[in-house]
Amino acid sequence: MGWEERDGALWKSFRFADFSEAFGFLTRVALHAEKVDHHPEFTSVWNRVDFRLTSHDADGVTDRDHRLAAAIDAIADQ
Ligand SMILES: C[C@H](O)[C@H](O)[C@H]1CNC2=NC(N)=NC(=O)C2=N1
Repeated sequence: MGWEERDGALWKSFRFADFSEAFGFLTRVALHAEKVDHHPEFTSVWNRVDFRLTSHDADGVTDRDHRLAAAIDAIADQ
């Protein structure tokens, strides 16, 4: 896992070999997010992707964020 819960959100950074790897990972995360209708906030800088997961409707962390965090970890491990 390695997700940090603070300020009403789950946070984690991922690093990849290069921008192409990072963007491919983000694309797979985006397809998953559309499927489950729960979407991450993220910033990306070259080979790094930083996520912030929160449920806007609940104004905080819910099971949907924990499930999305687990799914993002699984995609990163593929
Ligand atoms: C209408 C739709 O179900 C909502 O807007 C969904 C879409 N994706 C979402 N993503 C996140 N992270 N939080 C939400 O509350 C949320 N709501």
